[in-house]
Formats: sequence, C-alpha cells, structure tokens
Amino acid sequence: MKRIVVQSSYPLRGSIAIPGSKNSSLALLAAACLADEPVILRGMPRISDLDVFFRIGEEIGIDFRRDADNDVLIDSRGIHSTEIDPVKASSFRTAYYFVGALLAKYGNVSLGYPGGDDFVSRPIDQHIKALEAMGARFTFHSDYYDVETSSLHGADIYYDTISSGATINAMLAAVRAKGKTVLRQAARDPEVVDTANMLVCMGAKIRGAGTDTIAIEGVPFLRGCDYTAIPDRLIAGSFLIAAGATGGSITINDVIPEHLGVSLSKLTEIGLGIETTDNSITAYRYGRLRATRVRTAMYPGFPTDLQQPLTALLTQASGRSIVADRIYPKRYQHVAQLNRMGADINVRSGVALIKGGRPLRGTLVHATDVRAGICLLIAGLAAEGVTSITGVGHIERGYENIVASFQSIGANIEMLEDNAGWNGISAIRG
Ligand SMILES: CC(=O)N[C@H]1[C@@H](OP(=O)(O)OP(=O)(O)OC[C@H]2O[C@@H](n3ccc(=O)[nH]c3=O)[C@H](O)[C@@H]2O)O[C@H](CO)[C@@H](O)[C@@H]1O
Ligand SMILES: C=C(OP(=O)(O)O)C(=O)O
Repeated sequence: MKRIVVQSSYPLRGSIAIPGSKNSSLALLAAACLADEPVILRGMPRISDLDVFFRIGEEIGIDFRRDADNDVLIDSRGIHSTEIDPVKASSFRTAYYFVGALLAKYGNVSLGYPGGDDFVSRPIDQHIKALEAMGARFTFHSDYYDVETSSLHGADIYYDTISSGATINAMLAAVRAKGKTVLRQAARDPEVVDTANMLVCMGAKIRGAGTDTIAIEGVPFLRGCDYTAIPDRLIAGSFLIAAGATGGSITINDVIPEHLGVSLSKLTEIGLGIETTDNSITAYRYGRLRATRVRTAMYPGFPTDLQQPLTALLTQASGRSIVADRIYPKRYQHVAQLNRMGADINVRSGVALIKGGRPLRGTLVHATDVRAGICLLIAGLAAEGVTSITGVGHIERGYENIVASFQSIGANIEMLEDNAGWNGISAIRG
C-alpha cells in the first residue's frame, strides 16, 4: 500500500505546467472510438483512469500507441467486440461513454455499472432517458447492463437535471444517429465544449456546445483528426488553493483562465492575490484569509470538484465559512479526516459549517476519493508535523506525478510504499 507523507511546507513558490484534463480526456478517447480513421490525441495525462480505458480499448480491438510526450494514436478500425469487462468498467466513472461511442455503429454494448468516486448517489437516469429517446433499449442485470438498438435516431431531449456526463454521452451517440438531435438544458462545461470541438474536427455537425441547447445532425462517416485536450482546470484550481494554504506564490502555466472564472473570484474574495495572463495564473497570499460562503453549481458555477480542496483552505481563514455542495450533498467524507487534524467542521443537511483559523496538526488520514485526497494533501502542507495519507489510488485517478509536482515548488512531500511505514516518515523528517 502506498502513502503520501507530507510535512508543513510554507511558503510554496514556483511554477507548474498543467496537464490535459482527466474529464475531457476520457470523453475525447471515447470520441476517438467513433472515428473511421486513426486519431491523434495530444496532452493525455498519465493517470490511472486513462490506463483502465486503454486496457478496455485493447480488449475490444482498439490499437493505442502512446509516446513520451503524452500523445496517443488511436485506431478503432479493428473493434471486434462491444462486450466491456464489467469489473474494469466499474473501476472508473466514464465507461458509460462506450455506450454513446459504440451503439450507433455496432447496435449493442454490454458493460458494468459506473464506478468513480462514491458520493452515495450518482444516478445515470439522464443518460438512460436521452439514449432511450434515441432508440436504445436497456436491460439491467445484477452487475452489468446491456444496451441495444436496431437503429439509433435523432430526438429532442430535455434533461431534468444538468449533467455533463449525460450531455457528452448523448452527443457521442447523436453524431452518428440518423437525423437531428437537440439537447436542452445541456451542461455548458469546458469538457462538453472540448468534446464537441473534437467531434467537429472529425466532421460531426454540432452547434451550440457551451450553451444550454446543443443541436446535432448525424453523419455517416467521421474522419481522423489531430486534437489537443484542454488543460485540467481542477488540477489548476488545486495548486492555486495550495498557494493560499501555504502563504506562498504559485504560477500555473498552460491553462485557460476563463475556465476558472468563478473559482478565481472566490479565491480573491478569500484574500488571495490573483494575476492572469492569456495562459497562466499566479496566486499568492498577501494577508489574512477571510471566511466566506460557497455553494457549488454546474459550470459556470463554483465546481464541486474544488469544494474539498477549498474546504482545506477555509480551515485556515478566521471566522465562520459555509460550504454547501448542491451537486453532491453527501460529498463530505473529507470532513472527518480534516477534523482529525484539528479542524472544526460540522456537516448538517448537506452543508459544512467551518470554524476557521485553528491550527492543523499532522496525523494519519485516509483519502476516500480523488479530491478528498488533494484536500488532505493541502491541509498537510499547512499543518504542523507529519501528515500521512492513505487511499493514494484515488488521488492517482486524477493527478499525474502529484508528489514530484509539489516537490518542484518546494513541498516537503514523499510517496512511501507500505513497508516503509513510520520509519520512512522519520526518514523524511531528516
Ligand atoms: C469523469 C467526469 O467527467 N466526472 C465529472 C462529472 O461527473 P458526472 O458526469 O458523472 O456528473 P454529472 O455532471 O452527470 O452530475 C451532475 C449532477 O447531476 C446528477 N445526475 C447526473 C446524471 C444523471 O443521469 N442523473 C443525475 O441526477 C448528479 O447526481 C449530480 O448531482 O461531472 C461532475 C460534476 O461536475 C464532476 O464532479 C466529475 O468530476
Ligand atoms: C468526481 C470526480 O471524478 P469521477 O467523476 O471520475 O469519479 C472528480 O474528478 O472529482
């Protein structure tokens, strides 16, 4: 078992290049499966979720060639099966994109239920509703489900709730369906726009991505393309928050500042200095942190995926902060861990009440999901003593070389394999 061991590290200073977005890359790889010619995808991050996607793809006949620069050549012409191993499918969130990507062309797909982070409830009813409207039939078994169609056709779909996954999945299905599809109350996330942009490069006819109404006209052929994923706005946000927690100054390069609009406003309100250029953001601390209220919302609102790291920062802001996660009202498993470190946070009715300004102290904590992991890492950077974080596999779903990245800006952080235990921790104490 791996642990990340972190000691108080302030101030952090330096710059970090932000890799391609996990959530975009997973959608772009699925989009590549629709192409009738090879596709090149650039900026694919080295994270475990993508490794699972590659393993599934290889099992069904997709040829992947990855080079040292994180560019991947994908040739889907050899697909010989649409039966996705249920165990692999359930080990990450977006195996459901194989339905959107394969159904129109092959007529059936079978796969396991979605995994990913466990926030108690993550339904896929809106995926099912959209695909059924387009002519798909679902059959549910205990640990996998089948989706079939005799012919996928366009449909007018109104989502009951805004979902980035359900928007992307229907868009993937619609680009090869017969006729016109309209997606209403669609998600406006940058990852939706990125997927639409790539599909358009492949010859798809899509209008309106980035607004709440997307219109798609199905086409019979999709060509190859050479496409670069957008930078990961959630990794970017995590490093900016870390600058606030450690009192340092961090510049993130290769980002699209507009993708972090509301998050930058919130960080400014809390008391961070923020400077942007066309493709970089610098965050620095110049005074006391201020308590605030935050409510997560779908894009362009404050992202649920930055709620947990922000909570770590708010433990250091004097006064009472209120964090309400309206997207995942049970996404608070990190709170018990932060409280073990000396934070004073109460969760009531899906709202976290934070009495900030108390010093944190290092201890053994567990990351239950990817952003809980980065939240605890940031708390560990600000805490006195040594914080040892288990559940590293969750962090590796979304963050490439997390330890080396933080070391490069001065963090006192190490990855330990199990047997190193507390001796290893004394070793990093020096
Ligand atoms: C791999 C990936 O891209 N993951 C992201 C994606 O997840 P994912 O695409 O799974 O999340 P959604 O955008 O679908 O979820 C948004 C909200 O809609 C609800 N919902 C969703 C689908 C559905 O069929 N029914 C339904 O009720 C969800 O419970 C949630 O409250 O967006 C989430 C919300 O920004 C992020 O936290 C995840 O990092
Ligand atoms: C919730 C997340 O991921 P996933 O949807 O892959 O579980 C996340 O990236 O914060």
